[in-house]
Amino acid sequence: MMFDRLCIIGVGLIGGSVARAARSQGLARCIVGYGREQEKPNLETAKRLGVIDEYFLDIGPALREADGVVIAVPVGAIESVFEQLKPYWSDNCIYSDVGSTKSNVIVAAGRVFGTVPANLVPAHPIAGAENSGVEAALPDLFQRRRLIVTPLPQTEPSALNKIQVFWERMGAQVSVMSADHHDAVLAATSHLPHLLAFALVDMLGRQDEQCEIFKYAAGGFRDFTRIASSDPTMWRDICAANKEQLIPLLHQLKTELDKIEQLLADNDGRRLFETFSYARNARQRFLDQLEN
Ligand SMILES: NC(=O)c1ccc[n+]([C@@H]2O[C@H](COP(=O)([O-])OP(=O)(O)OC[C@H]3O[C@@H](n4cnc5c(N)ncnc54)[C@H](O)[C@@H]3O)[C@@H](O)[C@H]2O)c1
Ligand SMILES: O=C(O)C(=O)C[C@]1(C(=O)O)C=C[C@@H](O)C=C1
Repeated sequence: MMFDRLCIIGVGLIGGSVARAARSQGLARCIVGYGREQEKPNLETAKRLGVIDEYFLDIGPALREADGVVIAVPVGAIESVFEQLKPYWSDNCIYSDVGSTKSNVIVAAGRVFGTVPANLVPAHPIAGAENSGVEAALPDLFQRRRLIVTPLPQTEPSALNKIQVFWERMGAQVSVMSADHHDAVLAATSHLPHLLAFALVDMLGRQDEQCEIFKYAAGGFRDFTRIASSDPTMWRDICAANKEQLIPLLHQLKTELDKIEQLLADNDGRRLFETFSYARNARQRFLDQLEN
């Protein structure tokens, strides 16, 4: 048993999946959830589904005797969660999070605690879905997926090790990198594609209020826009937290789109073909890499 009492703050898709995975792998004796008054129906569901043993709407009782805490709220809410945790912060507990951006979590912890506590291990599972809420939580969500930890020099090695082993037992492959590097990489492969999908559906939806085009949309549209069904709060928070990385990428993308527009205007089929071929081959190399 890795944890005697694990407290999940924000029992949604990811918090719920951590709870389910920890339970199915026997990593925690007791799992409790915390949420605000407005999260009560979701927490009731979590308890009914057996995802958590108990829930609390007050943070103090939720943390009592916890030796592990996983923060799984949208990244814009993490600073306020740190504020709530501060009076109860314990050296006998290890704290971690699952936020999709890491620098802002570290900055928030620094603001609240003065320096980032040694027993806080920032982490991010690169696994998820467009669904949210505890009903969507899965015990095997993290199997064969990556998990990135972004420790600081002061992070306690034993706390870091425990969080790494915790995620490995839930099936994840753990990598260690700096928070800045994490945010640069994820901006390109996760945040930019989400922004693009939201932008495309926003543009098309507003153009065609009768939804005629959506009526005739098939697999291509569905594949490209699946992630535009993701939670708007979560993605507003991610984009705002990582805008320093995202804005330059948006500029690059606009340049690419301008290039393609020009190729079309010039009837330059050869270079259009070259662009598509390069992209197709690059994607194939990415898929091959995933398989190995
Ligand atoms: N969805 C994904 O694909 C994915 C993948 C990896 C990491 N993440 C990260 O995980 C975190 C949670 O995302 P999710 O997909 O599980 O979202 P979710 O909406 O399913 O769950 C978040 C839960 O936190 C609750 N919450 C919000 N503010 C709170 C607060 N101040 N105090 C207590 N509870 C609060 C919400 O009501 C909700 O129940 C986010 O930081 C997100 O960036 C998401
Ligand atoms: O598969 C999806 O639906 C996701 O959005 C998952 C995804 C991603 O971009 O890959 C989204 C955000 C996370 O922080 C990690 C994973």
